[in-house]
Amino acid sequence: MQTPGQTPGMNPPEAYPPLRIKRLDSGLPLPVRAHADDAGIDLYAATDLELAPGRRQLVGTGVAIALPVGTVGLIHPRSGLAARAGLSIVNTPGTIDAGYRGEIKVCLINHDLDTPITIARGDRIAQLLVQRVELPAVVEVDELDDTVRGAGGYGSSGGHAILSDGKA
Ligand SMILES: O=c1ccn([C@H]2C[C@H](O)[C@@H](COP(=O)(O)OP(=O)(O)OP(=O)(O)O)O2)c(=O)[nH]1
Ligand SMILES: [Mg+2]
Repeated sequence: MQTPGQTPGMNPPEAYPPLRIKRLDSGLPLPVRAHADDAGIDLYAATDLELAPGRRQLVGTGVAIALPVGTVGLIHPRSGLAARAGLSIVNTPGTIDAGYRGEIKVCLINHDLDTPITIARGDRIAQLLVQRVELPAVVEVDELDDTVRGAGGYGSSGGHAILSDGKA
């Protein structure tokens, strides 16, 4: 079935259980996707705040959720605010555990070097993605299987930029 705001021909699987959201602040709207087929559900700031350049602040969103076990909520920045103002999230993406029932909070940071960012209560400051996640038991072993990569990492395959001091 086509829902309003959904791209024609892009029908989401019917199998997903609905995400249960509890509003802790009835003065804010229920968070929704801007378009029905968006990955992210936009989250609102519950308070006004001003972030000086380089400063960070934990901001409430006025909602709590009950994620199904085997899923994780990921709190991502919004790209428009990132590009226009330098707004991001310190611990991006934030991890919301399935068992967490407290208010979702966002640790915002102003990456702009010069200009403060003013946020008003009700502004959409971040987005919540729900993804499936594996929950394997942790087992200690003495040996790991061999691979071509082995312990190589951190640029071992090349192709990275040369730093201005000439170091690779
Ligand atoms: O951006 C975030 C990240 C986390 N949380 C909440 C939900 C999450 O389930 C809980 C714990 O997050 P995390 O495991 O990342 O933090 P921690 O420092 O390991 O705390 P804890 O010891 O409570 O797990 O905090 C948020 O509200 N927003
Ligand atoms: Mg933790």
